[in-house]
Amino acid sequence: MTPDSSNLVTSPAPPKLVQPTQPINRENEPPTGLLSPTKPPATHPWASRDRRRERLERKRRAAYASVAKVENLPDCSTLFTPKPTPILCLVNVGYGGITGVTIEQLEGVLVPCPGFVQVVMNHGKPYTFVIFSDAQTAATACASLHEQPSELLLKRTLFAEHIPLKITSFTMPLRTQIEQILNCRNSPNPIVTLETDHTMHVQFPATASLRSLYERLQAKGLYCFDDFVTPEEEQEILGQADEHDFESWIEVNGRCVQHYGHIFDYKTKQVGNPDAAIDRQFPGIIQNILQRLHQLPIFTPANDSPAPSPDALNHTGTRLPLRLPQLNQLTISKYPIGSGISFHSDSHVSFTDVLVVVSLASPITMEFRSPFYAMRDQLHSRDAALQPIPTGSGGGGGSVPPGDPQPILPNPVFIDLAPRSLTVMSGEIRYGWEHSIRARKSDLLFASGAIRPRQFRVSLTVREVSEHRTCTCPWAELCDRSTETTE
Ligand SMILES: O=C(O)CCC(=O)C(=O)O
Ligand SMILES: [Fe+2]
Repeated sequence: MTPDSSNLVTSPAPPKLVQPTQPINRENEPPTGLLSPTKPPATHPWASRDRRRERLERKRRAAYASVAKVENLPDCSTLFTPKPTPILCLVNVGYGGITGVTIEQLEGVLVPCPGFVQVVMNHGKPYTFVIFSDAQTAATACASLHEQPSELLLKRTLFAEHIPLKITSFTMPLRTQIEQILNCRNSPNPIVTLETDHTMHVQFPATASLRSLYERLQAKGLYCFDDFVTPEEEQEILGQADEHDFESWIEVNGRCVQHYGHIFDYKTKQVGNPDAAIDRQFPGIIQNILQRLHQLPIFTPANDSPAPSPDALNHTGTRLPLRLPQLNQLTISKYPIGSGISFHSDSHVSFTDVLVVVSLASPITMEFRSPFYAMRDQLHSRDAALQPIPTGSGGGGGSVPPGDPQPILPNPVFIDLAPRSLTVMSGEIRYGWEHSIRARKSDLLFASGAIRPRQFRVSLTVREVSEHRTCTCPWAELCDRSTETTE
């Protein structure tokens, strides 16, 4: 994929910073003339509006000056362009810190904007990039966000600017920057070529490198099987999900769920008493589909042995075959467009090792991240960048679990789940990584660079309720044996 050269800016645009601010709307002011005072008294509404304007201007100058300072520039004139491009810079939104915000908070503001694709926060920088599907939607969002206070960000006034696609001015290494912006930092081996005229060409990975990524994930316990459900079965389940009594669906952060076998309590974030099964059996069609799990090569052919105690689980890496669990808890989730599920590790104390997810109705990008590994600063070599490093006490206190030799993986990892596919999470992926579906209206496909609008989706999460109610995994930060950190 090549960046859209029509959007490239060849000469630096005049800085918005030093331009006069948007004209004040004078419509409601009285006409000037002999009868109107030349200067309004301090108590006049104009005065308070002018004071607001001055305050805004001060904030604006401070925000732009701080970006210029970290970028070692006299001002922001080379960083921004008045010509719409698909990438916005939120000048005064940085990650963490006292005034920092999280990606999730920011997505809350951006998800309603048509064309919003992704937030790219820059650690240690006061600004954030936001990618839109095209320059037009970015311009519309820019107009609605710029200089407006955001309720979701504690009334902070946002300053938004377009950045040229030929990003040569920000101090972050150019290649790193482009990789982040195109989201390919998380895909295996994108090839970014920098031409002498500073234009970039990004080639997305070949199938071979994708395959190697899946192989590395399998070693950590993630398995995906396409076409596990037939189109007829899919239609039948979707039809039944539609027919169910609406009131029996519980709304959880924008998605709707129904439980079978056991109730999952979203307050305690655990299953209640494991002996207290509810009188709602799995629908017959779902029972039939789950029968086919026996045929998957990852499971022992027929294994009636009881669940191993958590201590006996092979948490680091997964040794096949897996024990096929007695799946007795089903959650059916309906995801309206734009909804998702935040990062979580399914309750360690409530459920046993193997989690099963069936995807229906539309594809989705699922994200996996591990707090135990951080990306190295991608200054020199891509290979070096993919070496996980312990985050140490600052990053959640984690350390690379013992027995994990060289778990080279991007972090986070984006996995596309096809409709009618089956996903199995076990071992390290289940206990030592978190997964999420971002609440947004489209996904950026790293393999092709295409933007795929979201559609209504249904999933079946099937798990075995643990009798042990305890866990001794080495990933204490993600484990709810003492704290509740799960969804
Ligand atoms: O909807 C999905 O695909 C995943 C749901 C999930 O992670 C969960 O129910 O714990
Ligand atoms: Fe989950």
